[in-house]
Amino acid sequence: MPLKAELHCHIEGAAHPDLVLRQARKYDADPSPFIRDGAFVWHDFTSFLAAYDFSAGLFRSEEDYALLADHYLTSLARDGAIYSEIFISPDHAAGAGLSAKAYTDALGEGIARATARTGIEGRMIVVGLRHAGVEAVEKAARFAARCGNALVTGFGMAGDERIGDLEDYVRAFEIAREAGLGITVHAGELMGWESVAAALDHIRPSRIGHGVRAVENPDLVRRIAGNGVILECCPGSNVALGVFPDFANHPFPALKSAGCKVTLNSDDPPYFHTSLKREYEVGRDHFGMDDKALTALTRTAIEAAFVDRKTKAALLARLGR
Ligand SMILES: Nc1ncnc2[nH]cnc12
Ligand SMILES: [Zn+2]
Repeated sequence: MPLKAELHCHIEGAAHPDLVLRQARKYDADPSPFIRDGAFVWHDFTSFLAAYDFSAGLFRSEEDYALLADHYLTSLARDGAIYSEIFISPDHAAGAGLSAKAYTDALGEGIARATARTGIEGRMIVVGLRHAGVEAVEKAARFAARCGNALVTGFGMAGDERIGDLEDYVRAFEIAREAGLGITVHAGELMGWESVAAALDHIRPSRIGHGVRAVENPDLVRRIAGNGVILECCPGSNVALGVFPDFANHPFPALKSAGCKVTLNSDDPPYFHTSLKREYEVGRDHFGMDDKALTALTRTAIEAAFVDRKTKAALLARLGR
């Protein structure tokens, strides 16, 4: 089994339905509109976000969040992952009545527990929600810049890509960049290649969340291959959300053979009936990758990780040559 690393997973989106049902009992909430027969219920991006927000709202205490991060990283480690970056969303914490600082430190505590038990390394990327507006995203960036948690090493933006102009969010990313945080932004998932080009032009990230619809423009694909920007690809998510009809039509192999640096990620695993392990299986079964090629993907992910040089070297050493 190849060793794995993950750069793109939303921690609230990683909560398994069983855990969410447990939280619903704890807080006396009715989960039936959003979870049926042990699975999340949604039919498009908007209803996916509704189910996601409902579930996120059931994590309210510091212990809830510590448990969530510990559960997820422990499950990753069991599947052969040695490194995990999780997206964390202070806006969701605020909705549940917890301060950004308490939320972040609790997730960090969960990561530390998983690390102590399994050896997996974990870091956090604070995200602002695009559909929450420019002010909210800048507030998230200011928090990321000064939160003082050593496991927060990046800043990004998630949420509904169909809303707002990327140019308006530049200041948020500058705040984060100035604080020394790694930069990633969701683009080219719900919207086409123009969105990826706008991200490169205005945000200048080292990584793009998804980015896969760059494939619609060969010049842009050449640009991405040339500048070495990493694509955080999430094929299972894309197929579940109907961005591409099936794996046979997913552009991962085309982007990879065009020289783009690609990685495999689970995004919101139980919503999309996936896991990091399953994404690597998709790489093997649908994209023709053997163990050596999959380990090379892991190497790309670790090289692109928002982690200090020493930890990165130690992780790369575990992959061998
Ligand atoms: N796939 C996705 N795209 C954008 N924002 C998200 N937040 C959680 N999952 C997301
Ligand atoms: Zn995502």
